[in-house]
Order: sequence, then structure tokens, then C-alpha cells
Amino acid sequence: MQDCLDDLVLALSAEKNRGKVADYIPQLAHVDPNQFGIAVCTPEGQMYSAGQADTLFSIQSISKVFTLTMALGKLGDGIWTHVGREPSGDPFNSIVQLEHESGKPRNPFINAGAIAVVDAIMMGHEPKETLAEILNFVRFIANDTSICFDHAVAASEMAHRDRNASLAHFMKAFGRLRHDVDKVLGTYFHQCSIAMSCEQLARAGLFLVSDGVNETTGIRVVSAQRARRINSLMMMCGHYDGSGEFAYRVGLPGKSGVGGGILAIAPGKGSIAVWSPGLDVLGNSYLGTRALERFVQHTGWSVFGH
Ligand SMILES: NC(=O)CC[C@H](N)C(=O)O
Repeated sequence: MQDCLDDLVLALSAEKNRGKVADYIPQLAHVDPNQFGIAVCTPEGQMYSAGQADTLFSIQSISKVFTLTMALGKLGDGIWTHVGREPSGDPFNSIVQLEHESGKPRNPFINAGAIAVVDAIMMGHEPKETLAEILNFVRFIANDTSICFDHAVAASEMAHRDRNASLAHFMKAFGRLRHDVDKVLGTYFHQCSIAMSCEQLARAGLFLVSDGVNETTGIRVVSAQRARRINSLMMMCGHYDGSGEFAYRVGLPGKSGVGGGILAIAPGKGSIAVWSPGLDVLGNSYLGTRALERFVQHTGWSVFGH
């Protein structure tokens, strides 16, 4: 495994095309695109990594997997009255379906869906309380209390929130959000700003590898059925309108973020986190996707085999 990751880093360092760093969040525009990290954690907690696997980056939309998990814990199937579970085939920040579908987002991983999920888990609480809960949950699943928000990234998104604010106000107009739009957005932007390394992220994914149990701590995070369902959603919706392409190339449940990270789950085999800040036109990590494609070719870890 270690040789496989070292070879990957070597092969990808020669790659000239690295995509483009997200610049609609000014704080992310400063990130050096020539960085790459990968970490693989086995169900028993054995960690293999290469490149900049302990450098912190903004997990952005990968956080949507964690808030969905929390929402399912709090509301159970009730969450599906707030958000759907079908692929959207549209960009992550698209507004078009909301009008046709009376303000109900297609799935929890597009921005509108994640905003609806965070509104649902706020349940009358102040943003501070919800944020403490989100951070505690991420620290718990990653078994790492050092994980924090990056307040500069959250503030940068809040200052440039027009697009997400449009989605939120549109949903609110349909009676879909219970809380004040700016409070929901502030919470959402902080959740997206969580800074983690590939190694921390790979650990956080372990409960999805082993039927809902983090085998390294022995703690059941969700039921086996729930883990399977979250993985299904990641496979179908985790890369927005690039989900089909990701399934074609990689064949694993995966969730991307505009910080350039991808968390991929190989059920029963391991949790894989990659990071390369340059994005393709759909907002998914360019080199990260290619790294995972090579990784599954080498290991046969795709859920569809070699
Ligand atoms: N795809 C993403 O990672 C998007 C998350 C980002 N915080 C946004 O709302 O635009």
C-alpha cells in the first residue's frame, strides 16, 4: 500500500494540468495549487499516506456528509421532508430546480440541500450551539480533538454570500427554512470552513467503511443500514453534476469539496482522502479524481471490482 501511494505521488507530480483553485471564496484563492496529499486508513486504523497528507485544508462540501449524518440522527427519515435524495445533474450552486420543485432541494449535497439540512439540525438553537455540536461530532468521528473551524474562510464566504443567500432566501420564500437566513448561512459557512488534513479526514470516514462502526474505537456511529444509505447518496450525488463521471472513473462513494479534497469510501476495505486544490470545471478536485482513479485501478477497491 505504501509503495502504491508513493508511486501515485511521483506520477502525479509530473502532471501539468492541475485545474483551477476556487476563487469565488477569496480566502481559498490564495492556496498554492501545487500541493497534493493522500491518506488511506484501513478499518483497523492502519494509516498509509504520501505527499502533504498532514497539511490542513478547507474541507468545504465534504462537511455535508457529516451534517447529513447528524441530521439523520436527530430527525431520522424526517429529514427527507426537508431535502430529496436524487442526483440533481446540475451544478452545486444551481437554483433552477428549486423553482420547479417548490423550494425542496434535490439532495443533501448540493448547496441548497446542505443549507436545508443545517436549518433542520439547528432546531431552534443559536448558531453557536449548533456549531459546537457539528465540531464535536467531527472531532468524535475522527477521534481527534484538535480539529477546528477556519474563521477567516467562513468570514470570507459570508462576505461573498450572494449566491448562497439567493438559494436560502428562495427556499425561505417557499416556507422551507425555519431560521433567519443569515444565521443559517453563518452556520453553513462555518461547517464548510472546518480545516482537516487527509489523515484526519480518512479517519473521520472510517464509520462508513465498517457498516457504521468505527472499529478503531469500537464505537457504533450509525446503524449498518444508515451507513449503506449515506454511501449510496455519496455515490449518486457526492460530485454534483460530475457524480456520473466520478462513478465511471472511480466507482466508490465519494464526496468532494471546493477546497480540493475528496473523501472516498471503499466499504470493508478503507477510507481514502485526497487533496489537490485545483478543480475541474464542475468544482471537483482535478488531480484528486485522477489519483483515486489510479488508486482503484491498482488496488481493485472500486465497489465494482477491477
Ligand atoms: N462545492 C463546495 O464545496 C461548495 C461549498 C461552499 N462553501 C459553497 O457554499 O459554495
